[in-house]
Amino acid sequence: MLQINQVSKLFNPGTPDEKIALVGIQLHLKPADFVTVIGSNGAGKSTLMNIISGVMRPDTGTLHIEGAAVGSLPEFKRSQWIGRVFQDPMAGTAPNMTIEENLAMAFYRGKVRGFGLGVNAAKRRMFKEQVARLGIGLENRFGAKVGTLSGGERQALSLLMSTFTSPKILLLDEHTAALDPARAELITQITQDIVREMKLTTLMVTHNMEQAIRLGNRLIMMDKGRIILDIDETRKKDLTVERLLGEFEQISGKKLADDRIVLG
Ligand SMILES: Nc1ncnc2c1ncn2[C@@H]1O[C@H](COP(=O)(O)OP(=O)(O)OP(=O)(O)O)[C@@H](O)[C@H]1O
Repeated sequence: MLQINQVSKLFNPGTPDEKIALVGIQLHLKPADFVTVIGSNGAGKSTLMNIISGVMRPDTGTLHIEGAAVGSLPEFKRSQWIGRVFQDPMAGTAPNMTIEENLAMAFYRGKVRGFGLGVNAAKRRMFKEQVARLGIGLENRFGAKVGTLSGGERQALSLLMSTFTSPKILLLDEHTAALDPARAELITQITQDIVREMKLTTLMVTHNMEQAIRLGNRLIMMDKGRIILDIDETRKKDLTVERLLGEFEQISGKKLADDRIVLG
């Protein structure tokens, strides 16, 4: 489904500010793989997400989605294949537009439109059914401006919107990190349901070790621009936070340094 071959990225090459972000990344995801990504500060997690979504170009290496080379396509051309939810609840939605308008915008993304973001009765019913599945009552607030929603409600909506185009890849970029524990758990639950129901191929960056272990069928750990651990479904079942930290220390020769780490 997603094939990343020998992707490297260096920032500010040849200057005192030179930063190695990614080194020869090899990552192949099968359809419906749900991979959690953890790593120390500056390990290259965000850069990897940015390169997959097309925000950044790699210096070397190739990217294929379902066999098609997408590495040279700009972000807007990849957007119908890639759904992304960011850490910042403000990032994925338009605050001055209503819930319905936001949904219409997401629904028509990448599609040829006739006359604007028209929503007929059938579309409205479909949108409401989708929003009702989130289980947080947003279907009763369709006319409300999104800027009036809580952070958790906005993340739930962003998540739903990111899947409207039936993306081939879903990128979750610490999407629960800015929420309080109860809302983070709700969004985690909704994420699991959506990913399972839509069989989405998913990459989720998280600083929450327990979450990284509990969710998905595969876990990768990054350090200094490399994937240093790749744990499959069978090994993941027996994984604990202590064991994972131990493995990290053994491979990297240091303790995991992450300002925002949550052990669970
Ligand atoms: N636009 C940029 N310009 C220069 N250096 C950058 C840029 N973006 C990232 N870097 C550097 O590249 C390296 C990888 O950064 P990246 O943000 O991908 O790490 P990360 O794993 O997401 O880190 P964190 O968990 O701390 O957010 C770091 O050393 C970072 O300082």
